[in-house]
Amino acid sequence: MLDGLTAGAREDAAARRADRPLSAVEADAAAQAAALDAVAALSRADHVKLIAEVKRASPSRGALASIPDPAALAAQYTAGGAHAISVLTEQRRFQGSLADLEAVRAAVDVPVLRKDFIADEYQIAEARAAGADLVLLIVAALDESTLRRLYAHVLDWGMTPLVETHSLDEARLAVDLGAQLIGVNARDLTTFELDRELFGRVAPIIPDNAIRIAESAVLGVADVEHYRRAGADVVLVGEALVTGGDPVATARQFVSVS
Ligand SMILES: O=P(O)(O)OC[C@@H](O)[C@@H](O)c1c[nH]c2ccccc12
Repeated sequence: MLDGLTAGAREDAAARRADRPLSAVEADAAAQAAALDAVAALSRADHVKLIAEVKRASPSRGALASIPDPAALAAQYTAGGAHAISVLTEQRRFQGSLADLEAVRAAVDVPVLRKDFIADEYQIAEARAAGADLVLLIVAALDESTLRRLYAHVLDWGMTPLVETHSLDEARLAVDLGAQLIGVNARDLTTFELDRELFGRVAPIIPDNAIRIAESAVLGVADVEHYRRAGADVVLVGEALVTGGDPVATARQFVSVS
């Protein structure tokens, strides 16, 4: 499944590239204001920090929410205290787009993450051109040399890579890369199974100079507390924010966990 998602995202990027060459996207990227400092925004604090996700659908959960106005939703997230916004830009299974990312960028003043299946430099330039500050790199989706190359490329654009892992070995590789933002996704992107305990097993090998991010499977404040006890500096939450009641109140509840 992960290979299929990555291949699909690459095909879609190749189709966009046929319309708009890399040089044009790079020119747009170079004209952007400098990327925001995501490491500072997400640095360890006496309470949990929140990356709130704009997420319409997923392959494992199907349709979640229509989200006609992603910018308005992101503004609600920040009103509730979110420290960064994640925007799913994958079209086929998550119903996202780069237009969503651009709209969110214009609406908030916190760092914005391009959440997609990134496998080449074109997608990274697109992220910067749309105003992203952070780019997700999924260790399981990339061979090591590609991961290293793309990691350096994200930094070259002044953005911060969020390196997503799903095992101890993947986390060791993220540490070896020098990643400052290391995510542990409770969801296995190959089988879609959830393991809320994985974060607690992986977090201890992430050094204190990196930020530990628990991704997925937060349904309520008890799950945020669970991840916090296991050492999470940051939680990345989608479904609970788009399907729950008031996103402002839900975000506020999550960031009040200490
Ligand atoms: O909706 P949830 O369970 O709160 O999960 C959010 C986020 O962690 C999830 O969307 C995610 C984590 N890693 C990914 C990689 C690709 C697509 C999606 C994801």
